[in-house]
Amino acid sequence: MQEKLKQELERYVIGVDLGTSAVKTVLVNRKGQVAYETSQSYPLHQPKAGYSEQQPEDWVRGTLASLKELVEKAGISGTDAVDGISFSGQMHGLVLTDKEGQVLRPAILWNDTRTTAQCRRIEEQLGPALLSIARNRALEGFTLPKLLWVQEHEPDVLARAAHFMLPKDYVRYCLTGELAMEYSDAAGTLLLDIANKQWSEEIAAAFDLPLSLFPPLVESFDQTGTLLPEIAEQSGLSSETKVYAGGADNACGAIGAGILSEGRTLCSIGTSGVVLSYEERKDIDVQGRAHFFNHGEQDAYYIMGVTLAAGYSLTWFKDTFAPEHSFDALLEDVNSIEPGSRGLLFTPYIVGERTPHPDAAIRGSFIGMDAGHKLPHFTRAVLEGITFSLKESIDILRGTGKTVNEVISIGGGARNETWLQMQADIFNADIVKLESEQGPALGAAMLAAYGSGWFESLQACAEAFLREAARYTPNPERVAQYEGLYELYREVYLHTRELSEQLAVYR
Ligand SMILES: Nc1ncnc2c1ncn2[C@@H]1O[C@H](COP(=O)(O)OP(=O)(O)O)[C@@H](O)[C@H]1O
Ligand SMILES: O=C(CO)[C@@H](O)[C@H](O)COP(=O)(O)O
Repeated sequence: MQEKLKQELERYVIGVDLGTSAVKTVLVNRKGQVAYETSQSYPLHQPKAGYSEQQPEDWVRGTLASLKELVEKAGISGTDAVDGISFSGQMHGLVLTDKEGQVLRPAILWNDTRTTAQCRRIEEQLGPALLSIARNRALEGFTLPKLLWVQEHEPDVLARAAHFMLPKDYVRYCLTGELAMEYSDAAGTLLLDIANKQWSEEIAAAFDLPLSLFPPLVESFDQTGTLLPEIAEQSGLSSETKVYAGGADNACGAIGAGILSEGRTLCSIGTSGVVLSYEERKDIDVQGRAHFFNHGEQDAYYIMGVTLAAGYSLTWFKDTFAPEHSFDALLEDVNSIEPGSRGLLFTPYIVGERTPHPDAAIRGSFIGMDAGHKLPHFTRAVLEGITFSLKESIDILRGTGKTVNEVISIGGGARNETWLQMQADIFNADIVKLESEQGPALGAAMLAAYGSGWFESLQACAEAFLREAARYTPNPERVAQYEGLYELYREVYLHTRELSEQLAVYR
């Protein structure tokens, strides 16, 4: 009996999270425990202001190195201990390949803002069809504006393109030789008919994009091949290892946090910040105020608001003004400061914003600087400003009729207790931290676990894998203080919008 249990536990799935700064891989057993994890970073290129690119080959190299290290660490090389692999990926990035599968230009990423003119063209040409089909506004980060930029600026590249892919789909293609895109990531292209789950011929035709460019659509938990023999050899995995499609990083983050039923809400503070809520109504109309995407669970959706620079604002602040500090040292004193940081407000618009202000030109500010302010006041103001920005997304969710009284918090921002309590006080909701902080990588592993038949549903997998570690409840006095401060915070955008536009020429 003991031996049987041991053998069962020694079956694994692998989750690969293809992030913006690094690829992270996790080996997960049948109890949902992360047995081993590895990570490999790769560079981000900014050849011009507003440009953000990566080399797809770097992702593939990083993924293979990370898998090899994982397999070696776990001592499972040459065995068939892994039942499946799946992927989570940074969304929206454009990869163009020719008919041999060769990459035609560097990938243009989600945080690249060169496409404002193409966004205006999409709005003008599609009018209300954009919101009724693609269910989202035209934002610089999304994939269609990037395709149009290539069409206008590098027509020979587009002419040679056989397919467009999203980041994790390209990596999966290199690992398996099979071309596929799943709904949760396809939703972020502006080319998917979200409710009907098919490529929109109307949108493609409006911009002369041949449908042959578009990969076949699959579900997140569908099998999309097995590892190619040379990949199996390089990674130490078996060539029989099944590969499952995976999902957008936010869909996977949601799966990894158990956001799999109505009323469940997630707050993720990584480089960007995301607030998202499960949605089963495919016809709900959020009027483009937030993103509306297909979930990794079949026929489910989520509504999401994005703060472009959440953790990135804190990282920028630390690197610029306190590079000698670790995050923990920088945040050590903020708890001794009262809400409002003694009259100092920060807006986290340092690379522009998405929700609730789709505005690539806006920039951040500190308002109310006083000679008495010291480093901890500024640090607290940065945390408060990021959290106020995420609260604007919570308000949009509440505006759709959702009750948000409990939020699962993940990402780097969930590592600090003061910040977790601040989220509870600003959102006026319980904040829950889970035992595992793996987020999207764990969500990807869960897709492989469900795809391999370990569980009868993703929900059942979440029940078996996820456990609450801590809960932070709102302090009524602080909730009231933050309500007043939040109203002031919301004014700052209105007063700095034009100034930011005028300052843009000096940037
Ligand atoms: N100890 C910490 N306390 C609070 N925030 C932290 C801490 N360590 C990192 N962070 C924040 O978390 C962010 C990184 O989070 P992570 O979830 O790893 O992001 P990503 O997956 O986007 O790379 C950083 O930008 C930083 O602001
Ligand atoms: O653009 C979006 C969502 O719409 C981003 O959330 C990206 O999907 C990447 O995020 P990180 O996990 O790298 O912060």
